[in-house]
Amino acid sequence: MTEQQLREQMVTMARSMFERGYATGGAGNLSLKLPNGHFLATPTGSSFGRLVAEELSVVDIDGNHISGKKPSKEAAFHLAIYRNNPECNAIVHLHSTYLTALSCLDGLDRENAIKAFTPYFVMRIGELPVIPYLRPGDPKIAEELAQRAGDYRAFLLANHGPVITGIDFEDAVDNAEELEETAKLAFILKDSNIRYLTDAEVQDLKGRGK
Ligand SMILES: O=C(O)[C@@H](O)C(=O)COP(=O)(O)O
Ligand SMILES: [Zn+2]
Repeated sequence: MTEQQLREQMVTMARSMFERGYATGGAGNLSLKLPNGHFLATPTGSSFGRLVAEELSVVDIDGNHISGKKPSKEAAFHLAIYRNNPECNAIVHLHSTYLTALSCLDGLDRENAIKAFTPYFVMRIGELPVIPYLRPGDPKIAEELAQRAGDYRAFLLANHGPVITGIDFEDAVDNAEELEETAKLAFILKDSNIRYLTDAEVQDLKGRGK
C-alpha cells in the first residue's frame, strides 16, 4: 500500500473503532510502519472519530518528529516495540471498556492476564503479559515493552489499557477487537465454572497460526 492509502486506512478504521465504542474522547493512539521506514502515528489528544489523513504525525525510528501534528505522547513505546519486534508493522493502544476494567484488577497473573478459554484468543493473541502501572507518557513504559516485545503480540498496561500489535494495521485492529471481546467474555463468565483450554489444546492451537 502507498503512504496515502495507509493514511486513509488509519483514518477509516479508527473512525469505525470509535463508532463501535472501542475508543472514546481523546483516549488511545495508533501507529503503523510506512514504506519509507518512518512511522505514521495519531497526533496527541486526537479523537479516533475525527482523524484527518493529512494531519497524522510522522516520526522516525528515533522518535524525531518529521511532519504532521505533534505525535502521541506514547510514540516512544510504539517505537520501542517496532525496534524489538521486526514482525510488528502496526500498533493499537486503547482504553476499551473491558480490557481497561481488567487492567484495574488486583492480583492479575503478570505473565498472562487472561487464561485461555477460546481458541481464537490463543490463535490471535496467545498470552497477555501485564506491565506494572506507570503514568501515561512515562518513558519507562517503553523500557518495559522493549523487554517483552519480541515474545508477545499484546500487552496490558496496569490501570490503563491494552497495547496490541499486528503484521499490518488491519491485523492489529482485528487482534484488538478479538482481545476486547475476550475480556468481555471473561467478565460475563466470572461467576461461572469455566472449562479452560488444557495446556495440550493451547499448544496445538499455537502451532497452527490464525
Ligand atoms: O492514557 C493516555 O493518556 C495515553 O496513553 C493515551 O491513550 C492518549 O494519549 P495521546 O496519544 O498523547 O493522545
Ligand atoms: Zn492510554
